[in-house]
Amino acid sequence: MSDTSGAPTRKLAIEVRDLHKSFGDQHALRGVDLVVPEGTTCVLMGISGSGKSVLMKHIMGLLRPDRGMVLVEGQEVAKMDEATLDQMRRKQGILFQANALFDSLNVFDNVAFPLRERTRMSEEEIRRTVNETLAKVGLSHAAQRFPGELSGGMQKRVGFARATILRPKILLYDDPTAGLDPLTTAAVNEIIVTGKQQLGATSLVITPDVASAFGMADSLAIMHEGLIVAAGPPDLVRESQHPAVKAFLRNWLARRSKNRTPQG
Ligand SMILES: Nc1ncnc2c1ncn2[C@@H]1O[C@H](COP(=O)(O)OP(=O)(O)OP(=O)(O)O)[C@@H](O)[C@H]1O
Repeated sequence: MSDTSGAPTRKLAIEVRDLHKSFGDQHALRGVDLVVPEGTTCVLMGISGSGKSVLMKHIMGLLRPDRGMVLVEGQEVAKMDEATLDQMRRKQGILFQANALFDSLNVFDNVAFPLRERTRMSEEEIRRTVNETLAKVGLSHAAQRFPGELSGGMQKRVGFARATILRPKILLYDDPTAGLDPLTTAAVNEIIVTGKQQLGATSLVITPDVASAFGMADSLAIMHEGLIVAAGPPDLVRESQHPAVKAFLRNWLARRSKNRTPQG
């Protein structure tokens, strides 16, 4: 079987076949095909409204396809009963734009939350696991602080620690660097790469940041009007002659050079 990373022998963590989804007369997905081999990072890009979030919501089992199918670790999501869906979601670490941290809980308790909710670990084991995880994301010193007292980048790292504490096999990121400054963006990108290295997880990342995408992706998929119009290793996608891909990359280059032009 072929895939977008050029790794034909790996098992597929995510497989999307001919996926269609409409909302009224809005045809959001028009036959999406995508495969993400285990342990690889796939970055989804495309202009606003092209269908990236709708695709990801199918992978999370939050939306049901009108046609086609989504398989996660070989199992068809739409055919899962509630218990199996719940099990699948436990294997997914999800990091969205908003960190969704609990403001009334300190960093330690935020990160401990999934362990208390989903495992039977003793408080002693929880303490050890949370402390190890906080050390990995460089936040040991902030364990007793509250989300409101942290910078945006630190909040992201807490979100990442919480999303990964159950050691998910699949990490889903929807625009994790939205609104962050370049330094913090670099730190979050680093976290994503670390997630792959430390957890061996499969990652699917939606980001508008083309530079970040090229830095972290094993494969890129560009969406346009509900279809994936180019997919594969970054160097291959960069050379795509599809008009929408060329326009997308040209637009990014133009914005980048504008941002770099010295002012005054
Ligand atoms: N629940 C919904 N009801 C109606 N239309 C929806 C719904 N969710 C998404 N859509 C529509 O589906 C299309 C794809 O939306 P989607 O959120 O996937 O875009 P996107 O590529 O993630 O965009 P962005 O980069 O702006 O987040 C859009 O036209 C959107 O308006």
